Amino acid sequence: MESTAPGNGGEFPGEFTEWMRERSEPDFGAVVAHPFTEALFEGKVPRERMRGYLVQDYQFVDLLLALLGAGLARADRHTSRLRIAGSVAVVTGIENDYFRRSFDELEVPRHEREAPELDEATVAFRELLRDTTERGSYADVLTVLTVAEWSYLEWASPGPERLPEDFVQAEWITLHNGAEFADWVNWLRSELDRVAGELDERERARCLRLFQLATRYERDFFDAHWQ
Ligand SMILES: Cc1ncc(CN)c(N)n1
Repeated sequence: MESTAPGNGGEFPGEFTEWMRERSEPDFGAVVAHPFTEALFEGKVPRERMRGYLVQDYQFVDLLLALLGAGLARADRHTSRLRIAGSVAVVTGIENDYFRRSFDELEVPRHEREAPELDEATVAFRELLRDTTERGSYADVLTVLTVAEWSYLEWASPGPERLPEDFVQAEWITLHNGAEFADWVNWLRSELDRVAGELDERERARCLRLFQLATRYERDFFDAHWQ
């Protein structure tokens, strides 16, 4: 696998995000067409699996929020900060409300909402998020955010013919395939493509490694709730 990015700074030939995605196969494709999300489209994720997945995901989302904070701090322009702040509002607003209603429906007690025992896949992903939040450049932060959001848009966007009746499954799809979420993902990608133009070869190679690792962790996260 080619691991170093072409060019020595200046314009990146083509889309940097597409270039990284191509080099993150077969993991990226495995996330986009995962048996977990296929079952979700049919409303057939067993209640206990959905419950376990959402409990772990809430712990992921917490550090994703911290990563958005790092993006806010490190962005190089005001318009970018405004866009990231819009996503913070979604995660803390409708998304948090979804988790609260789903946890009520699935009878998740308080200690499991706030401090559950973490799966191995959650621990690994949280370490990557924490490390990128503490030490990553703006491009690194955008890279990890892009994997997390783009891979979710991609699995969710075909959408099922009919949404599951169970709101817990139905809204997990609609949270990730609406026009607003697609706009956010498109912005993230174009922002990273823009910022990549200023990176040198070493920095681009580092983004690629992060992209590949985050994609692997997304795959492991779904696998942990399906195998
Ligand atoms: C593991 C994971 N990856 C991505 C997302 C989409 N924000 C999420 N909720 N959970």
